[in-house]
Parts: sequence; structure tokens; C-alpha cells
Amino acid sequence: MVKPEGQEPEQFNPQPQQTLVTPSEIILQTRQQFSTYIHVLATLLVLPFALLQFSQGNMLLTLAILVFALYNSVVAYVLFKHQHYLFNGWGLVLLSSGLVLYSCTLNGLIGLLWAYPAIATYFLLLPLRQATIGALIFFSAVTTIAMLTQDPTIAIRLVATQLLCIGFAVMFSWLLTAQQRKLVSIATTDPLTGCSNRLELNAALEESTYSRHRYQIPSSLIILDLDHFKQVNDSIGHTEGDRLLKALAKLLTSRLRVSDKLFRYGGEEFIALLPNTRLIDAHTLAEALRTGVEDGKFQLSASKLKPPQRITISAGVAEINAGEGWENWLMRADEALYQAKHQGRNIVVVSPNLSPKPVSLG
Ligand SMILES: Nc1nc2c(ncn2[C@@H]2O[C@H](COP(=O)(O)OP(=O)(O)OP(=O)(O)O)[C@@H](O)[C@H]2O)c(=O)[nH]1
Repeated sequence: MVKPEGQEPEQFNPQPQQTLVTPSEIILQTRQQFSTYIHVLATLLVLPFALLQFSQGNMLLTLAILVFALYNSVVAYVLFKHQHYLFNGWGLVLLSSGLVLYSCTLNGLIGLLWAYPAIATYFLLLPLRQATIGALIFFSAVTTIAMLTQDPTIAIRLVATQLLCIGFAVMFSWLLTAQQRKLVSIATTDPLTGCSNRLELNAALEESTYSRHRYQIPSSLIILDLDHFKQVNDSIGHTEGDRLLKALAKLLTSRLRVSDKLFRYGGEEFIALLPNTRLIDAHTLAEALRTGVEDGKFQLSASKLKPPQRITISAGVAEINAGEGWENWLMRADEALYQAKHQGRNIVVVSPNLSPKPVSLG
């Protein structure tokens, strides 16, 4: 194994991981907040109409509206207090649709007017596909009542305007979902290499830790770092350094399985998360990655290096232990990488299972 001459590695000092909020979590929190407002609004909005129906002697409709208001206030409370969304919005949607249909049979055209806000609730509270299917079923029911109870000139206009409403709501909801997806992708992808960034890492590590503790599915980590990258940058410039990072990410990705995930952890540091992989296999892979970088093809991208210097990587490998948290798992892999740097670089060090001290196998 070639161990390049060089200065001591900077003291590796793994920091306790602060919990990073992922874009998906932010979207979920915002949705829950928004849903809480909708349920509060629905509660307050229908109360005057309960009074109105009461004054007109429609006791059953009054009772139904009060049940609707009570349901919405309970959902809003549970959502606000416990961040748990009862029936995921379906309760409000189905209850309001039922109320509108009942009101249509009772109050004719006036009841039919409430179909518009009821259609809106599908798209405000449900995922696009569910909202579209639900809204179309509701629309069919309203259309049937309109055709049976209204003058055809009015019924046709009601049908046409409701269909337009559904069409616009689908377009708006699709636009929002597509924008959200793109923004999440931008926020979680490293623009230089196309790898996932560390915002995604925490969630992926949590998932692997859960699989280990719940289903005894093993997972391993490889943390790898370009050796003497500062010198490389100083020698060939940052633009060429960037090209090298991109080439490294491409090489690593080509060697990993589809189920593996590659993250850019820091400047010249990458993490490969290998689900369903034992330590021994992760070590074999890390060695393959190390020699893959060391071999001639990859060196071409650094041919301008002055003085001539081989491009190499060092790596630390760790498999998650039973009962271990992901922060400790990550720290063991970090420590193994530090050992690799300390022992001369271009080396793979494995952190053994159930032992706090890493040992060199490379
Ligand atoms: N070109 C380029 N360089 C980067 C990027 N991010 C970090 N770097 C550089 O990576 C270098 C990292 O230097 P060090 O942390 O000293 O590590 P090193 O020189 O690789 O030394 P060892 O890791 O100990 O082998 C610094 O010069 C950073 O400027 C990037 O996105 N592009």
C-alpha cells in the first residue's frame, strides 16, 4: 500500500450532531399548521349557519352542523397539542360533503352553492390523487341532485362551473406539488457533485438505525476523504479541484449498489451508507474504492499536478452495533477515518463491532 509522505492530519474532532430539520419535515410541519387553521376556520364558519338552520326549524341539519363543528375543533386541538392528524383530513372532507348533499336535498339551489367550498377542501387537505378522485365522486353526486332538482339551464351552469373549479384546483395542486418536489431536491442535493447533502444524511441514518434495532438488519458506513486535497487545490486550482470532486463522486457512485446512498458530508469528504451490509463486506468495498481511486484512470484528472502527486483517499468503516445510536455509529466511522489519516493516508481503517477503539486492517 502506498503511504504518501505528508504533514500530520488535522486533529479530527467529531462534534455531536445537531438535529438538522429536513425540507420534508418543514413541509410536514407547515401542512399541519395549515390544516389546523382550516379546521379552526371550518368550526367558526359553520356556527352561524347552525343558528340559521335552527331558526328555520331544520333540526337534523342543525345537529349535523354542530357535530361537524365539534369534530373540527377536536381535530384542530389534537393536531395543535399532539401533532397528530386524525383521519388525515378525510374526516372534514367527508363530513362537509355529506352536509352539502343533505343541504342540497333540503334547501335546493342554496345548498348546491356550498359544493364549491366543499370541493376546495378536497384539494386543501388531501394528496392530489386522493383529492381528484374524491372530488369527482362528490361532483357526480352533486350533479345528480342538480339535474333532478334544478331547471336544466341552471343545472348545466352549476355542473360546468364546478367542473371548472375542480380543473383549476387540480392544476394549482399539481403546480404546488411539482414546485415542492423540485425545491426539496435542490435543498437536499449537493450542486457540485449531485450527491445527497448532509440534510438527507440524518434521516437516512435514523432509518438504518431503526431497521437495525427493529428488524436486526445490519448497515455499514464508509466515510472517505481525499488526501492532501488542499495541496491539490493549490497546485491545479479550485476549478480543477471541483472537477476532481465531481469525478470522485462519479467513480464512487458507479461502484455502489442502487440501494446504497452517497452523501457529500463536507468539502472533500463523502459518506457511503450501505444498508443490509456487514462490516466485512463494507471493508471489501472500501478497499475497492480506495484502489479504484489510486489506479491510473482516475489519476488522469490530476495529471497537471505539480509536483506530481497521486490522488488517493483514506476511509473509515463502521457497522452499526446493537443498541447503538446513529451519532455514535457516525463518530466511530469518523474516528476510523482519523486513524487512517494518522497512519499515513491512502488506507482503510475499520472500527470493529462492539469495541470502542478502531483497528487498522488496511
Ligand atoms: N475545489 C474545491 N475545494 C474544496 C471544496 N470544498 C473544500 N475544498 C478544499 O478542500 C481542502 C481541504 O483541506 P484539508 O481539510 O486541510 O484537508 P487535506 O488537505 O485534504 O488534508 P487531509 O484530509 O489531512 O489529507 C481545502 O483546501 C478546501 O478549500 C470544493 O467544493 N471545491
